[in-house]
Amino acid sequence: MSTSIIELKNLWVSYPLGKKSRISDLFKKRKEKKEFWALKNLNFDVKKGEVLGVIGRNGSGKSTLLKILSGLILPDKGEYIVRGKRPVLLSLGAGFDGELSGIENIYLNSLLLGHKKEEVDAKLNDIIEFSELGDFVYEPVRTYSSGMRSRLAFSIAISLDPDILLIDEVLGVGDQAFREKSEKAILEKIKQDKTVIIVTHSASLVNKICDRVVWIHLGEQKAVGLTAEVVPKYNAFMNGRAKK
Ligand SMILES: Nc1ncnc2c1ncn2[C@@H]1O[C@H](COP(=O)(O)OP(=O)(O)OP(=O)(O)O)[C@@H](O)[C@H]1O
Repeated sequence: MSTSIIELKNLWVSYPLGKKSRISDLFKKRKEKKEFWALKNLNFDVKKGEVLGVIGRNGSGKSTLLKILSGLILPDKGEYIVRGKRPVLLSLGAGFDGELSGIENIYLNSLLLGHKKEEVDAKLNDIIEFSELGDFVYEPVRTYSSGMRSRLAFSIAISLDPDILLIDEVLGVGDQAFREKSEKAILEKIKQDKTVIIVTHSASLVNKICDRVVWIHLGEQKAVGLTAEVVPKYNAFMNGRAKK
């Protein structure tokens, strides 16, 4: 577990702000800013076979970090190095087309992730079975509940078997049985020496599966290190805030 498979060096990410709209015209006094820095100067690496947890309050930049790692967005400054295949982002079906059926979205997402049609043909039954969607796979995804969408997204990503799996809170949704099954599937990947980067608000999950943790606060890297070192600091910080 010593080779760095991912490296972030002085990485900064911004979103454009201040888009004009009729509503914003009503609030002209609002100070206009050009950009918002969602991630500021991140520096850490991820080793092959490691499970890295990403923690932080709402809006701290965790999902933005996963978008960078998956190549969905590019950094404004700094470097992001991946050694090997690009990581696959397992988000809540953000890439789904609501008008297409579950099956069509399986193909769409898999092909977008760089997999060949024959590969998807071979995995199709596994994906459908894991998702437990039954005949709903023939229905348009816009008719799915958020839990059903996330089950489909999880099933696609886990079945395509990427070297680096990026997981965004997917275990926080879905019912208890599906959560347990997903957790088991992730543990299985971990056993196979896959690299996993997981964003979660669940301290128990972090303690259970993560080797190391990066704590992001207001876009900055507040701490990175062993789970046993970072999680208590984060908990103390959060408890301190709750008492204020
Ligand atoms: N497309 C966007 N345009 C402008 N600002 C954005 C955009 N996406 C995210 N942000 C802002 O960037 C910051 C970080 O958002 P991000 O979704 O990465 O946080 P997060 O830590 O994943 O939050 P949560 O725990 O609530 O999911 C937030 O302040 C958010 O408002």
